[in-house]
Amino acid sequence: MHPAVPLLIPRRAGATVQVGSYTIPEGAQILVNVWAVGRDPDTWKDPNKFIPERFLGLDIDVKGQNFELLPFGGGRRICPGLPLAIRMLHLMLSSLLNSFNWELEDGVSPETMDMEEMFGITLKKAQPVRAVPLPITK
Ligand code: HEM
Repeated sequence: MHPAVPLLIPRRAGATVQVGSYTIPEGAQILVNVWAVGRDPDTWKDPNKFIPERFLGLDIDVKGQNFELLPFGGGRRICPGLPLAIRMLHLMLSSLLNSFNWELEDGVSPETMDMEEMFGITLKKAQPVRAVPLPITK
């Protein structure tokens, strides 16, 4: 839903090709809008809702083979950090969750959190998440 690089790295057509009803001339610069692909209601039910369980038991993965979901891009310019990122994300997130209790600042709740994005080469939250780590009391 919130891809880190919403338009991927620009490509250039090596030859003139026909894609559906469009002719892409040789040399044209191509931007692949994976932000829009990940929110396509023809593919994703309630695409704007945060439903991580939607991926359970799904054959679609993030490794560039399924064009419905391309957070790391695909093809010869696919993110070379993918294997590292996939390992580190689980490790870092689970360490943080395991070591602290977490609270959002200023009474913000997950339901009211501002999820607006700031568009750019990389996608950022318009308002940063301010999460407060609290000691775990037994
Ligand atoms: C969750 C973490 C990450 C995400 C979501 C991500 C996403 C992406 C995406 C979408 C691209 C463009 C791919 C394309 O155009 O097809 C990219 C390129 C790239 N990423 Fe990552 N990345 C992540 C982590 C990393 C890490 C950990 C490294 C390095 C250790 C890395 C290094 C690179 C490099 C060098 C490129 C440019 C590749 C090229 O131009 O051929 N990335 N990344």
